[in-house]
Amino acid sequence: MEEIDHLGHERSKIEFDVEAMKIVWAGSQRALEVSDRISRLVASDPIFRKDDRTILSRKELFNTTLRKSAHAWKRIIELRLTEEEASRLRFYIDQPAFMDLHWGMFIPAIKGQGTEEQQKKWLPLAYKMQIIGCYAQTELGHGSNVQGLETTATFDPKTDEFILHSPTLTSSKWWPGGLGKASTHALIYSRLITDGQDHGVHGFIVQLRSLDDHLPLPGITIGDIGIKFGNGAYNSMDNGVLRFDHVRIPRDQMLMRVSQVTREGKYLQSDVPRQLVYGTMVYVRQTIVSDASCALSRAVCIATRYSAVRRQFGSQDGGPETQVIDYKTQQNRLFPLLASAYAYRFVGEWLKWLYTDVTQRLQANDFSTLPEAHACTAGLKSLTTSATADGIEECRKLCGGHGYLCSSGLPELFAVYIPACTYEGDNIVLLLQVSRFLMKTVSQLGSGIKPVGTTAYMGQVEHLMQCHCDVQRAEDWLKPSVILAAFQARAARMSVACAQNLSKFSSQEEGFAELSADLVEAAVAHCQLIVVTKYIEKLQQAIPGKGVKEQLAALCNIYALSLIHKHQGDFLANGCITPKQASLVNWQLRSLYAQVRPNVIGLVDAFNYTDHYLGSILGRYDGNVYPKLYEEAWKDPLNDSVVPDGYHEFIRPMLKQQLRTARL
Ligand SMILES: CCCCCCCCCC/C=C\CCCCCCCCCC(=O)SCCNC(=O)CCNC(=O)[C@H](O)C(C)(C)COP(=O)(O)OP(=O)(O)OC[C@H]1O[C@@H](n2cnc3c(N)ncnc32)[C@H](O)[C@@H]1OP(=O)(O)O
Ligand SMILES: Cc1cc2nc3c(=O)[nH]c(=O)nc-3n(C[C@H](O)[C@H](O)[C@H](O)COP(=O)(O)OP(=O)(O)OC[C@H]3O[C@@H](n4cnc5c(N)ncnc54)[C@H](O)[C@@H]3O)c2cc1C
Repeated sequence: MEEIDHLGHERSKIEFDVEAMKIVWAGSQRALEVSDRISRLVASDPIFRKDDRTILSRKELFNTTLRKSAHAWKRIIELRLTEEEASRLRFYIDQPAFMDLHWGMFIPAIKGQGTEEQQKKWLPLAYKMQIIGCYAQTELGHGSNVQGLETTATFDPKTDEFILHSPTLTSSKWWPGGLGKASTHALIYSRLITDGQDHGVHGFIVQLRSLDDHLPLPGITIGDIGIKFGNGAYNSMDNGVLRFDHVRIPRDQMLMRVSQVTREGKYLQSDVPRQLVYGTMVYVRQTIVSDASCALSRAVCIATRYSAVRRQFGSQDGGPETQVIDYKTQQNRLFPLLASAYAYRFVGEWLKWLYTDVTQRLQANDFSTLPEAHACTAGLKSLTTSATADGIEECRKLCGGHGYLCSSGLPELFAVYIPACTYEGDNIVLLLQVSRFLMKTVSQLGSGIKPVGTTAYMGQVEHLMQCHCDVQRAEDWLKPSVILAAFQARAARMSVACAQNLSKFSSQEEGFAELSADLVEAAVAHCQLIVVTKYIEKLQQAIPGKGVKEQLAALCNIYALSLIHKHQGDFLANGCITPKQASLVNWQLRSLYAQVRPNVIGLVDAFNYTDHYLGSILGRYDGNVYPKLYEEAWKDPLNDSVVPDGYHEFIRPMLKQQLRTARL
């Protein structure tokens, strides 16, 4: 039967080159080719099916994780996939698994914190998957406060070993992904004790399970922490609990790039900063920003396609009703999210560059950019994951009732995504780190130290404190210089206000505690400025393809102006803009919505997601929503029988009883 494209009329209106936009989204022609090929490979392989995930029991679901991971590994070897291809394979399989922590944290931690010798010993085993590792930092009692961890690693000079021990219930390792059932090894973060002295938290490679029968080694208690939020979702992951009872490991299993313990038990600190122990978190936070653009674009793709299919009200003379995407309220909720997905994509690309740059510098013992890399990864991780989690939920609401069905793909996407606001650093805790960095920058302004990188704008603080926004007509809001000036003035004024208020307290710590809510807002303003700046910089590059740059520019303006509208309290209170200019923002936004409206289906098609990856009937490429929703309902196990199990036991007796009562 011929397939009908229910979104064909939308696609015929598109004014730009969608294929060229796909390249911009993927990052390069080659990246698009890889992504496209691997997504089809996954979609066509029955082992990677995922449409049944929300109805599987926990054990069945975990079993699919094991099967999919083993199959993925087999395909990686058979097809000799490159690292990039393997990582795309993981992305399109779209199921959280122990492999993520093995490749995403265990290996990077050894690379970043291990000596050359340690890397030589452990990395080949890990690369060949002859051991499976996880990243065990968080404990039952402490996650955010890493310095508060309680697990101890006490050096025993008699045997040249460390003794790993969990002294309290709250010292139990709790949450590490892959720990519960799959991992054979772990990177354990624990307090280093030598000769009765506590040197703080360090990383240790510890074998947990036998490589022969997978049983826990002596002294180790280990298991899964239990079911988590939502059906399917993150329950494919075996987040675990672990306790040590005086478990011995050789001395050379402490990661010793940052500091060392000698055979005699002497503690030596190298000239590498202690913060490198936190380096793996910087790496993962950077990847989480790119992931945010993927998760948000996925939800936006579903909501946009469905909003073009769905019609409610407004029929005249028996004609078709209005597509809900044509309601201005729908556009006002949806289009800023579409713009954010692109904005996060570009800031993610830049953050990857920043991370690569800082890594190269670290290798050459240049630690100067580490504080900025920490502040940027922490802040952008926080900003993008919070907005993405809210955005996915907004997309669910944009799809009305059908968005609540699991077959819309949105409930599972929400459930799997929201822990990103917590893991790898609670978002508020991370913003407080950014605000510390900002306060330090402000305090150094008079001292001759010139702010650089993302805080360079603070160098013109005197100008930014007084400047006036140069907008008289709505179109003036389209000038990048005007947008940047407004965001810079807002960020600078909020930081300076915090710094001034902090100085009124007798101690810095007391001030930080009291003003933390304001400090978080200043950090958000700074991070939004980074995203806007990086998007504007992206537009300064050559971008080929008919109409592509124009669409990207419109989205950039939507991103920036919708933020000004949302946070107009900040912009007005700090005198960055006037009430009249705030109202012109709205006029300009409406006109931008009209400009992108004919192109929105093209803008989501450019993500190049397969129907398999989207996992959503509402977001189907062909827009054939209603017949497929109807068909899907009959697949529910409840519909296996016409009369439900339990009818004779519960419904019938109740009905009969009511009958008797009615007769009485
Ligand atoms: C199928 C086959 C496939 C094959 C291929 C697969 C490929 C898969 C790839 C997958 C890739 C990636 C995916 C990864 C999966 C992710 C899944 C999620 C997993 C989640 C894991 C976790 O959650 S791990 C635990 C994370 N925990 C945290 O984040 C804790 C948060 N807390 C902290 O970070 C810190 O404790 C703190 C920063 C909040 C405070 O620390 P502390 O008290 O020590 O600090 P101070 O405030 O006193 O600061 C001291 C100074 O140090 C600076 N600082 C702090 N942190 C850092 C840092 N990270 N880097 C650099 N500097 C730092 C701080 O600024 C202070 O500086 P000064 O002010 O100058 O003194
Ligand atoms: C799905 C998932 C996977 C995970 N995977 C791993 C893993 O693989 N390995 C691992 O080691 N860990 C893992 N974690 C743990 C995770 O890193 C921590 O949960 C996270 O760092 C937050 O720490 P916490 O739970 O201690 O939160 P808490 O710090 O207890 O936060 C509770 C509340 O207190 C607030 N708060 C805390 N401190 C402050 C402060 N100083 N100022 C103001 N407010 C504050 C927070 O904002 C939050 O609202 C995972 C967690 C989840 C949910």
